[in-house]
Amino acid sequence: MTSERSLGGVVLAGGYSTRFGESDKAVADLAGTPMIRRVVDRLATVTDDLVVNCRDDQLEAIRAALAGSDLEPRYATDPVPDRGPLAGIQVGLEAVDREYTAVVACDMPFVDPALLETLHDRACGRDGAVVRLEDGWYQTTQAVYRADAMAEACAETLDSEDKRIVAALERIDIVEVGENDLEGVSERTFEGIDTQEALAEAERRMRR
Ligand SMILES: Nc1nc2c(ncn2[C@@H]2O[C@H](COP(=O)(O)OP(=O)(O)OP(=O)(O)O)[C@@H](O)[C@H]2O)c(=O)[nH]1
Ligand SMILES: [Mg+2]
Repeated sequence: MTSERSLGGVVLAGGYSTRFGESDKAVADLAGTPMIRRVVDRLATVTDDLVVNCRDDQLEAIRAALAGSDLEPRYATDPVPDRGPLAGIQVGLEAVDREYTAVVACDMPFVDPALLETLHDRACGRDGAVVRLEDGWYQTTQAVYRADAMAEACAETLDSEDKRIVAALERIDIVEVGENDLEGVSERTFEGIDTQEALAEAERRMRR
């Protein structure tokens, strides 16, 4: 990997996992490995500067879950907790030291590194590459952004009336990637684990 092709990574973990129950899904065990560690180890294959965004009160458990992982991450904690994923994206992207950076949620343990490389290719010269599914939904938490442009768009969006992530995307020059462009990418890449039921189902499928 040459330096100009170097990709950063941000793992978003600052949410309260309310649908998951009492515990933090970031560090939940999936078939013997904490979910966030699965995400970090997959990101480590395509990135060389990695930032984990979380709250101060999560640091100890997340550090323990990531001890000895394939790429030692840096941590950027939220100055104000519970401001939503857009605030987490901003904090992470401000801390990362690469022009282009993959942003991935901690609850997407099957993220396909090949997708992130494709998005990196497509993002070059633009402000980012985001998959838009057939239902119109943007996969904003498994996307590649030009870090400074997206961080600024997040800040502006959080200061305005419409605080949705798509409002931030409208402020920058992104490439939309369709589902048809995802040949060779794992079908499970966008699977998110929001509930205990989803975790149990994922575990069942991994055992098969
Ligand atoms: N920094 C930060 N990250 C967040 C926040 N809310 C969600 N996230 C992250 O954004 C990603 C997607 O969010 P969700 O799947 O809704 O996670 P969540 O909010 O923890 O879970 P629920 O409470 O069940 O919605 C996850 O990686 C979360 O950690 C937040 O308020 N601040
Ligand atoms: Mg949420």
